[in-house]
Amino acid sequence: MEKEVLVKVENVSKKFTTDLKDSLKYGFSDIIKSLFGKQTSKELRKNEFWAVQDVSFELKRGECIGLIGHNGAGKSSLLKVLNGLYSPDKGKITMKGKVGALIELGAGFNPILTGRENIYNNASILGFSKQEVDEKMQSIIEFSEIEDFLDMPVKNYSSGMRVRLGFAIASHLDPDILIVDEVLAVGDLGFVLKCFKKIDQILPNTAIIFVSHTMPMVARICNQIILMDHGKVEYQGNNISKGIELYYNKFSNNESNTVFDDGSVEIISCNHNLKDNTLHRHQDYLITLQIKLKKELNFIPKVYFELKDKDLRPVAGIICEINKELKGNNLTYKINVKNSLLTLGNYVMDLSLSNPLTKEPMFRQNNIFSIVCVGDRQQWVPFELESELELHQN
Ligand SMILES: Nc1ncnc2c1ncn2[C@@H]1O[C@H](COP(=O)(O)OP(=O)(O)OP(=O)(O)O)[C@@H](O)[C@H]1O
Repeated sequence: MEKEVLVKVENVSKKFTTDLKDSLKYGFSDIIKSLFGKQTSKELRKNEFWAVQDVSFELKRGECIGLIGHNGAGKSSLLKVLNGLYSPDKGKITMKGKVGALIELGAGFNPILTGRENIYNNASILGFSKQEVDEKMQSIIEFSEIEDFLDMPVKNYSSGMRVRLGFAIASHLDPDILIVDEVLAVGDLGFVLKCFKKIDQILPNTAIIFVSHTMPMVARICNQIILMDHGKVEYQGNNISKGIELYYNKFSNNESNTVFDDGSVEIISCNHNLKDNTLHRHQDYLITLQIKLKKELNFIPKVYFELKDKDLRPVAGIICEINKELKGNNLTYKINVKNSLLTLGNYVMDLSLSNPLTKEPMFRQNNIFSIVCVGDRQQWVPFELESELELHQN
């Protein structure tokens, strides 16, 4: 059976003003116009800009859309328009069912009321009776793990406690639509993992709109993605890894920088033989490093290359240690890297040199070159494990 569409966003735009005086002036004139039944200005006036521009998508029950983009891209503004905190300047939003939202830290809470009173408050806004809330109260309290503070005013809560309570309320009131902003990042790891488990549980019956800067989280739960930049949609689709890749590419920084140098070596060159910096699965490649010794040494420096993924997490290392007598000041290392089995994506290589006898560092340069791993398949497995397969057929 075709699942029902719960969220329909059609060409939605929202503008803001950079200047407070203009903002007040435009706000006042818009109110007057609407009082007289006149259309408010749909075009940009002086000092106005589109924070969200022409965004459209549909979300069915059981689907999760991820909104990603750099700071100021317009994600939170779009969420606030969806949640009704702002009215759109253009476009139309149709939402079906109860909306649970965790948008801004503390938004949706009355700070002078206690946590318990806020639970009743929020639930009644969503149309729950006192009896229904009483039935859910215990599971909300247990999930939030803040029972001891429940009768304290929310204004005295830490940011983590607010998120705990906010998520517990939003997710336990059987929302048809759940809107979650980056606020989850404030919770500790244990709580974040618990939230994801809860999201997994409610997702089959809910449409989720999720904003995050943490791409593994987006990859884990979203089946649609929108990459925003300056209010505009740069990518939209079901290919989550493509959206994430485009997001990472925006931040790829090709500048290499020396982070340590004891003055004993000079890097003349460090190159690889990959065409267009592109590595194919199983491909071998050659790294050539030329150095000049600036001081008298009695050893051949040990070279270490470290490959890091787009989150700058080390994924592999190449150790090059040669136990030979040092002759001359110009050294060329030729390193043949064999059968590279990396997942698709962008990588950077860091280089470090050290004294193999004392292990003391001599030189370190981050991002000496970058490579991109490509392939036909959507996603390569990081390692293929050896296995035996038996197939029985009748
Ligand atoms: N109330 C407001 N008045 C004026 N400008 C605003 C207002 N709210 C947001 N903006 C501006 O709108 C743009 C989009 O902001 P928004 O908070 O939606 O970005 P974001 O993608 O959520 O960023 P972040 O990742 O930092 O949360 C920014 O330039 C921001 O300064």
